[in-house]
Amino acid sequence: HENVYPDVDESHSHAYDHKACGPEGLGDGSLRLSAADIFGTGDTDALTYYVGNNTRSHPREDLTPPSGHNWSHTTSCFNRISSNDAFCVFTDTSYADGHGISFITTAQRAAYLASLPTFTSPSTTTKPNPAKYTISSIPGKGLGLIATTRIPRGSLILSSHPTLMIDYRVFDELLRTDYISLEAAAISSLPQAHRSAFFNLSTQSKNANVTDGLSRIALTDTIITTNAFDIPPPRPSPPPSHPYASPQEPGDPADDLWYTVFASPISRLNHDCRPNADYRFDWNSNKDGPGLVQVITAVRDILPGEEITISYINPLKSRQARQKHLRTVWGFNCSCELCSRSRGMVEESDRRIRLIKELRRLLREEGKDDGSKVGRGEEEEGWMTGSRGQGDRTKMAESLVNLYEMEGLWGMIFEAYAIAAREYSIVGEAWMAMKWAELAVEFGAMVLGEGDEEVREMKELARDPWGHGSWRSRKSGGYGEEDEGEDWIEGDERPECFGVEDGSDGEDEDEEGW
Ligand SMILES: C[S@@+](CC[C@H](N)C(=O)[O-])C[C@H]1O[C@@H](n2cnc3c(N)ncnc32)[C@H](O)[C@@H]1O
Repeated sequence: HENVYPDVDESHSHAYDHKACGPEGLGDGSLRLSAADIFGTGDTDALTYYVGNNTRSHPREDLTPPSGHNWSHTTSCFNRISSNDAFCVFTDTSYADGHGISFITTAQRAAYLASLPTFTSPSTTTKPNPAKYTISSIPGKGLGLIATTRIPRGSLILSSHPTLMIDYRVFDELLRTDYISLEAAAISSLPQAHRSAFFNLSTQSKNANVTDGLSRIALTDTIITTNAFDIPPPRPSPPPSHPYASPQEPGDPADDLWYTVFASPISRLNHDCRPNADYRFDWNSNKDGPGLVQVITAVRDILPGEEITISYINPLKSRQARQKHLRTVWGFNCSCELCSRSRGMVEESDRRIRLIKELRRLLREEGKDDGSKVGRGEEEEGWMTGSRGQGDRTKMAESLVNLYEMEGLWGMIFEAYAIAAREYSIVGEAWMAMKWAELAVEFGAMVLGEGDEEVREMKELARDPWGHGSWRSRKSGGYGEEDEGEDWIEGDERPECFGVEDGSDGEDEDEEGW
């Protein structure tokens, strides 16, 4: 579908063509779209709906978007009648060497974003991606990415700047008509090449396979919903004094999510229930990019000619649940390799998924190793935990690792390795804890980034299990509890050094150990 939606003829666009809006600006080079501009699009349906239903949000012409950054374009803001959080568009057309970027958020968060190094140190752009893929037509899927070279596990496939980032609160706070108008204004403010790339993206969502006759606003919204990613807020959270984490911000963590769309090959990645690649959003600069970029990494070796895929959904669902979700939310029937297997194979896979969920639950519940919480359904799966002790928990953790491996859940296996590492640390088996922690670091860095808190914790565990908070922690307590002697499980002592100090050849220890 690369060229199904040809470049939009800008000559027909008045309201969204910022050059036509007149010098109603914020300062040098800044133009501001008013509410009238936003609705002056010929989209009478939207306007009628807006006027007739506007009990929830309203435009705020009076608001002055923030100083501190020279945004090329801003719009009028909208906010909920009952709230003071006004959402506006903030566009910087010169961002990333003229690539441009738009945000829909509050003035406070826009100021935070503009303070990130990717804005303040303009030399930082994404690294040029070596051509590891080509964009081709894939039967039944539209366009997709095909590997042109062998891509080893863990390597960067591509990284991209977002086109548009929408503060998730917008969807709760504003009337739909208002936020889709802001979306259209945000895209219209981008540099023309970028705008054209956006309008070339897929519209094959459940809402619209037919785009003829869609207004610019509706087309923009369809493209966004077909191609957007959810991304979590920056981790670890900034200190509370920072405007982004100010006490006025809502407490629900879901409110901190962002909805992000990329007019780049990233938006051409198709879904697979057992994908060979995964994505993460790097807020901060690192070896893979300048920060504020989406990074796609291979989670297993990819061979030339293979399609590069990601999962659009939580893969820990049965085939029936996955297919239903993809059909209702994304509008396509999934025919990936896993979904297309024989009935027996699918049942085996579904059973493994149930076991994974159950093991995760049991292993995450610290100290609940007496089986008292295990219900009938789980017992039927064979996890009779009545007499389970700490030793069984390490076996359960290893079973969890095996199940992830059998299922090919390479983008999620980090958590199984981390669980196994902690369980072995809890019982004081240093070498096993280190082995699993090292794997957790390798796989965690791919999907979460090296700076992630849990990846750093695993690095510490791999380096010094004896110093980790979980080391020999009591079976009924949490990590980091004091050693009180008798409830400890026997395990390795912290070595003074890794050689034999007493001059013996170490045979005794070896014999004991084996
Ligand atoms: C983000 S786009 C992916 C790129 C898209 N194929 C294109 O041509 O630009 C998402 C859309 O691609 C299609 N798609 C993605 N994965 C698919 C799959 N496994 N099977 C069928 N269609 C798929 C669906 O139409 C979906 O709404």
